[in-house]
Amino acid sequence: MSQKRKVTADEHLLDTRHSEEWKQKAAWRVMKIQAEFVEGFDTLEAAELGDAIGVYGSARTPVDGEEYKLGVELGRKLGESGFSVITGGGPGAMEAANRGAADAGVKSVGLGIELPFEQGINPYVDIQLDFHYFFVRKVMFLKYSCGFCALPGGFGTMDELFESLTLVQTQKVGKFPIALIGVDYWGGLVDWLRKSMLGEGKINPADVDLLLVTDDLDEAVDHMKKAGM
Ligand SMILES: CC(C)=CCNc1ncnc2c1ncn2[C@@H]1O[C@H](COP(=O)(O)O)[C@@H](O)[C@H]1O
Repeated sequence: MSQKRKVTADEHLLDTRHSEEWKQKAAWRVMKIQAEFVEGFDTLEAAELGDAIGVYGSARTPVDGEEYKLGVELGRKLGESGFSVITGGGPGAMEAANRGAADAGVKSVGLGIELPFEQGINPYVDIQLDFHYFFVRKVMFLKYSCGFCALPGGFGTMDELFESLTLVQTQKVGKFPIALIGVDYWGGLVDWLRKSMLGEGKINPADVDLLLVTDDLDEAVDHMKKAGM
């Protein structure tokens, strides 16, 4: 990629190379973080999303592929069932889910994140927020969603998935359905969870049952309806 790389707010905060600057500006950075929480809560409360589903998935999913179509269909089916849709607002699977939600005429939310390279929010978002800090953004995802669907994705998707699972497992959030869409893609991971994690006693059988793995979007949407039950 030949785009110019900028230093993001997250990097200023987290990377020790910037620690001198952090010491000088610590108080101001905390204010910035606080402002980001306030803006996030304000905007999303005012949006009155009702029941919303967070959709995760790869930023790299090509627009002309089957996975993108699946994402559009998922967003649309969630919308037709009365759910608002929340994504990271980026390209790929996020764009697909926002597009489906927009097609269904429901609220389509994009929680954008500042990245070292320029990237606009996708055009199918009608409620947009732009975060500097990943951790603030993740709070918004969790607070305003009542369930999650993960389309095939990479590290970012895994991070969001396992954060959600940890919060459910530790009962920080209540009944919170999670569906992994794509048996071929996710099957290997779930096999490993059963064989290694569960097999070696690192999780309980009920923890694996938190996940629905399916190719059937209707089944995934029905699973989302179990939120809060
Ligand atoms: C082409 C490219 C890398 C763009 C990155 N642009 C992004 N824009 C918004 N959210 C993102 C982005 N990358 C990762 N994320 C977050 O991490 C997840 C995707 O990461 P990944 O592609 O699976 O690992 C998304 O659900 C999203 O919440």
